[in-house]
Amino acid sequence: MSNRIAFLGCGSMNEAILGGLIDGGTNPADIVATVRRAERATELAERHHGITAIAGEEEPDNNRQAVVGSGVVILGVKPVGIAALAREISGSLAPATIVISVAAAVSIEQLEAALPAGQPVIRTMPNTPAKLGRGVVSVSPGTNCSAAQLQQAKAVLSAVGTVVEIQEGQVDALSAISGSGPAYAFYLAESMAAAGVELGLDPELALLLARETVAGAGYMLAEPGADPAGLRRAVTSPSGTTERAIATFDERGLPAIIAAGARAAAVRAAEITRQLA
Ligand SMILES: NC(=O)C1=CN([C@@H]2O[C@H](COP(=O)(O)OP(=O)(O)OC[C@H]3O[C@@H](n4cnc5c(N)ncnc54)[C@H](O)[C@@H]3O)[C@@H](O)[C@H]2O)C=CC1
Ligand SMILES: O=C(O)[C@@H]1CCC=N1
Repeated sequence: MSNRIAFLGCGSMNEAILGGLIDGGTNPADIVATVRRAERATELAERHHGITAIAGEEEPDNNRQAVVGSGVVILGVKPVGIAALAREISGSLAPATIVISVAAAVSIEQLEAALPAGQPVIRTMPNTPAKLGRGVVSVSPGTNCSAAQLQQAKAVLSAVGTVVEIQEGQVDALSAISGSGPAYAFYLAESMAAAGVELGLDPELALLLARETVAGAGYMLAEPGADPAGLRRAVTSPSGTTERAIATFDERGLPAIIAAGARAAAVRAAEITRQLA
């Protein structure tokens, strides 16, 4: 397999994977990224020295160029654009090139229908901490992906975090926890900062406290075998202040609210899949 990796559509998610791969030792010279605008291509090339970034507004065949000679192609545009992008590159793909999609809601069936017959496909659901090598990436192989090709893709993706293999039927549920999940953690930090301001703290100080606390707690969770409930108990003194805060969260139904949000995310994914069919 060629070492070259093409990132087609290099926005938030694909850039996070690209950055994580380079930090993990991938040679930037083996990476090609495509975007729409020239300004964004320049930004990417400056931020990730040694990669090739090609803008569609300058080279309309950028996606086809990027695919030629690439062993792995990662589709990173919005779900609505995935099928058109897959059709656009179909004539330029080598039969053994592994096509990975990071898109929410685009099924393996929809991907395979838009690609040449027999093309190996893997549907993934990553998350943006991939940028720091701390992502979670699910992999679900398509019908033409051999065990060896799945292994190759896992080896590439393991550089950006924990790889889990799941049945495609579970992707929407996984996405509602780990795909969208970083946004929930950031939302928690935003809410904590706002609460600090309400308690009379200076906004800058409140933001620093919220950021460092959520990040610090994240580091503790990243320890091998960490147990969120146990870590929480270690902060919660009997009859103390944290206990009162957690009791208030429970009384107001915070766990049910989080479950409802995750359910809504999964329902939305299924809705988009139906819209794209
Ligand atoms: N942002 C996230 O945290 C996650 C996103 N995803 C998936 O990743 C995909 C991309 O999402 P984001 O990165 O958030 O979006 P984004 O809008 O940041 O990135 C998309 C990029 O693709 C480019 N683009 C669009 N059409 C193109 C084309 N035909 N050729 C070349 N470049 C093109 C855009 O200019 C943009 O830079 C989506 O399908 C989403 O479901 C999956 C997991 C997490
Ligand atoms: O919000 C979205 O649709 C994408 C998928 C998971 C995270 N971001």
